[in-house]
Amino acid sequence: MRQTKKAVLILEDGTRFEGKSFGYEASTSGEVVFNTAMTGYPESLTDPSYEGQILVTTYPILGNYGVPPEREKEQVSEFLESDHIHARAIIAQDYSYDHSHWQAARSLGDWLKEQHIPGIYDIDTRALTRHLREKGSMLGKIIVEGCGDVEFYDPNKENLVAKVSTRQVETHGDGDKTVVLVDCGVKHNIIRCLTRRGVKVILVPWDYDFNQIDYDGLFISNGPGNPDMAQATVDNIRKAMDTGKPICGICMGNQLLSKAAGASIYKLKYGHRSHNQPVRRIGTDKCFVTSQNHGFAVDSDTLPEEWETLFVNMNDGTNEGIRHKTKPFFSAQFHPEASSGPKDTEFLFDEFISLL
Ligand SMILES: NC(=O)CC[C@H](N)C(=O)O
Repeated sequence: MRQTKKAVLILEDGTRFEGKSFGYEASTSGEVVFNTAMTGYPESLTDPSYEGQILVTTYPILGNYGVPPEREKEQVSEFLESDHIHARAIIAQDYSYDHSHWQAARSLGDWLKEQHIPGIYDIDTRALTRHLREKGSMLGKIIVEGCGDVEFYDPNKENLVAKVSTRQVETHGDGDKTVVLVDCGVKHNIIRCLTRRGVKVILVPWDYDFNQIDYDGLFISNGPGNPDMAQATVDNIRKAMDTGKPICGICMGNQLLSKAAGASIYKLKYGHRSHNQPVRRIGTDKCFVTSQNHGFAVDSDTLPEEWETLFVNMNDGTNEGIRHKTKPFFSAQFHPEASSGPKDTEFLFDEFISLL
């Protein structure tokens, strides 16, 4: 018999789910969100957009393929999406104590322990997910046996973008064209997707006034929490629009570009977190299967006259991207860089590069 401590998930409405600890033994709290992807826990855990959140994985087995090495290549993580875990904890139905994968460097449990992140299993994640779908995303806390109680914590009240963004300007890759990439919590595959296309990337902090740099195109990254917290980025995007240079954004980037355009954002009931979100490109019959991770959305009805919806979600009709009617500005709410998930929309990077 394996020696595991008991761990209980308590939601803010008082609902309790009892399970067992397999990660770091500590109590923690955050916003409880679910992801229905079948793979991708190393990428999701290191995605800065999960900062402050407790990740529930609905696929019933977790840990079976271990965790890839934390190696870096030219200051960018080779297999992960940042240099550490951002989620506050991970919850699964079952944890596989045996892992097997050619790339695995260690087990998920060992990685969580090293990074001080709790993980719990033996939770009825179907019942938990149904509860979150019916009532909406809510705050929760995980109390591990013998580790004491903690307060509920609402990540959407904090400026998480400021917390995860780089503190200094960094250059990645090389090329004739220069792209300013605003780091609101950038996933490393956005940097890889840009540098692979032969451009020089200048990565800047979320509140950096990049308008003083000589650049060819502007890219706004994904990022955690409430987009209303990143007003400094919105102000800088607004100034950049006056130059008419190409602008592209992903996820938080879509929300911040929309705010700069004058549209408003609202919180979805339980968000989109999966590998199979269907989106249709407006004006075409083309649908794409996309990777997503967001809790907020753009209210398409509030887009000003010069802007239009670029993509729409085929499940719930919500906004999945915008574009300017005459200028080279566009963005996507989903993740064309995937990591993890389908790469069907990676061509959006080519569309952006072709505008430079
Ligand atoms: N992945 C992201 O960039 C997420 C954006 C924002 N934090 C949201 O939840 O909607």
